[in-house]
Amino acid sequence: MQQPEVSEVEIVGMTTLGDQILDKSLSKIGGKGLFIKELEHALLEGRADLAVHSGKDIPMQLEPAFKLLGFMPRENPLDAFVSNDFESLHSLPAGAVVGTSSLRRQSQVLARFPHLRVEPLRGNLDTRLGKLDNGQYQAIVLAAAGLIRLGMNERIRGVIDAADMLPAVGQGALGLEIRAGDDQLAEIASRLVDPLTSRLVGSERTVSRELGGSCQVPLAGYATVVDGGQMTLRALVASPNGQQCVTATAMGSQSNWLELGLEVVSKLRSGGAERLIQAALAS
Ligand SMILES: NCc1[nH]cc(CCC(=O)O)c1CC(=O)O
Repeated sequence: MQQPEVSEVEIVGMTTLGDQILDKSLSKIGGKGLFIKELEHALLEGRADLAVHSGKDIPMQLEPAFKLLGFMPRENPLDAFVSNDFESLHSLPAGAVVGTSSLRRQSQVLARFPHLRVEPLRGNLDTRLGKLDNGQYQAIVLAAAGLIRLGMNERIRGVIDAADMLPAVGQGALGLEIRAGDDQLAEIASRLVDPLTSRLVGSERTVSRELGGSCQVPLAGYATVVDGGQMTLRALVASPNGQQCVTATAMGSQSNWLELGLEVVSKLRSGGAERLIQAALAS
């Protein structure tokens, strides 16, 4: 049987509300799907057939009109330490100011390095780097993948080890979304999907889905393949000031990615994650 073919692909560039709101902290604006709504409208109106999103911007539950096909091969999933004067979080002196508006990054910096200060930092990548270069911060933390994709690798002083900072669920992976029921496109676009990345990110997303993760909650989840082809999933829920922190790990076969996600959720719950999440949402 002949496979459906695509002879021409047109890129429809779009800016999302999440990209436009640069002055307020994401954790304050909230709202699920801030970075994907415009692309979903284009899908519904037929202006586009395939939407490509940053994995960490995709809500855990899509509207029934849409289908998440899977994820493309992952770029570096970790966070990057960016600074003009220092090598790493470990070498920052007491009182040094780290810029980030991510509750996940803030809580982990403060948990691991309580002698540091965290100050809000929003804006597009150039604005954020400009504020660092102005001397408003001694260092800032950004997704390594964002810098790499925009050709700014040289700004990465070091990738932050997962032991110091677990990345966001889906960070560094691009997710592919289509209209539900568009079977022919599903078949064509499925060839872009990386099954391994999709299992790893699927496992991470299970944690966020079950616990109601959002930008208002300091939550991290990171799955990797370990020796022998097994996978491991690590996740964390913390208080914004980093003083309380629950972590959990599970390891098993890749085909059990969903079960591993649920195992981590149940461990996080036993450790008091729900209480931390309720507190973060109420503040
Ligand atoms: N929250 C915004 C966002 N969504 C995806 C990325 C970076 C690229 C990626 O993770 O794929 C960023 C910026 C950042 O966190 O520094």
